[in-house]
Amino acid sequence: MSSVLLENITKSFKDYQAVKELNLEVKKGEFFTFLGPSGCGKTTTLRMIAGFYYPTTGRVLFGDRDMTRVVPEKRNTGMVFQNYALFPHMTVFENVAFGLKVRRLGSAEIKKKVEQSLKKVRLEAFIGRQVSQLSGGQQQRVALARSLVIEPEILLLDEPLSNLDARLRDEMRTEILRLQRDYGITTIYVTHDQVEALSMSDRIAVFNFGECQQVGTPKEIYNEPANDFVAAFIGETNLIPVIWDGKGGETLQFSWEENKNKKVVAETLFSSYERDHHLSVSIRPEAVEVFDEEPLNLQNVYEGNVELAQFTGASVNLFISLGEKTVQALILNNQTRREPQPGDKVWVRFPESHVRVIPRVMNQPARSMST
Ligand SMILES: Nc1ncnc2c1ncn2[C@@H]1O[C@H](COP(=O)(O)OP(=O)(O)OP(=O)(O)O)[C@@H](O)[C@H]1O
Repeated sequence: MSSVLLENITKSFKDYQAVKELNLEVKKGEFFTFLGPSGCGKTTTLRMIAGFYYPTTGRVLFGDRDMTRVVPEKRNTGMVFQNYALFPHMTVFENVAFGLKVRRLGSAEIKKKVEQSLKKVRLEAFIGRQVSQLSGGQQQRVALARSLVIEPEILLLDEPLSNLDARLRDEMRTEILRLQRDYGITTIYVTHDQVEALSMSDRIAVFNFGECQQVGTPKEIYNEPANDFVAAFIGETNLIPVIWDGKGGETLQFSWEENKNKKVVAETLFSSYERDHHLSVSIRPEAVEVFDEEPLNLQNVYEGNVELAQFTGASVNLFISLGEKTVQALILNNQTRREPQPGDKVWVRFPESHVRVIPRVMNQPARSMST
């Protein structure tokens, strides 16, 4: 088991920079996730950790050992891919035993280790089965057993669940977490699925355009997003472009960019924004309060009209037009009260303590699109 340190890593393919000056530390035993949209550099970064790519600049360290230019076979990492990458013409036993044979272990030891690892993934009954006769979920379990049987220092998982249906994905998430805790193995998990990232990880790094936008626990990333990209990528949010009114204190006041008469007040830690800094406020749908009558003596209250009410079982998703902007509010399904209906006039409130003021990086070509 090792920590992984990426020191100022850059990876260029000809004149395209896929990963830009990345600094990250994955702690020993941690379940760490690289999350981001397609093409943002997650897999390239994982491949530099596995040794399939060497960085253009920067260093990769496992503990205090410099692994930057060590070949993959000498890194002692286990890797699981989206498409399983199993040998279809071989049996489950032969697939799992493969890495041990390469390491020239004796046949009795190989048998013992393969049986143990198949037991861990609950596939001991399938040991003699041809891999091509297994379901997708079972194949992914074989892939996991194959990568764990060599007792790697670091487990690397590249979108391992994306070929499975929703129910199996849920089951395998729990399975992977159980194995990771059992082995206590440092694990790096690549996904573009935010639910997977939030529910499995100790910490998450959010990537966009080859850059790491934020590193934090799932709660930190959700509750304190570093910018509008992170806020929008992780869960649902309402983003309103604003301008700081220049007044400080315990709360800060901002004007809506699209209608300067509309104000929003935030209890925020930030107090020294430059006047010309592009900002947005972010408020999560579950934090938006909805009233049938205008609440008095409260701030951040806006009149609106319900455009759409989506019933989802446990909750109702309301889309409410405030004129310049349609906001989303999530209210719990309350069986004793009439819910707002399309066409209803309502008032929404953004509680000051739930309003996040964050830098705007989206739709700013000069900063986020450069390569
Ligand atoms: N071998 C390569 N040669 C040239 N460009 C590459 C190569 N590998 C990756 N890229 C480019 O680098 C960028 C990052 O790719 P990468 O596979 O790391 O993204 P990703 O975040 O893992 O996306 P996905 O979720 O789609 O796999 C992409 O624009 C991709 O086209």
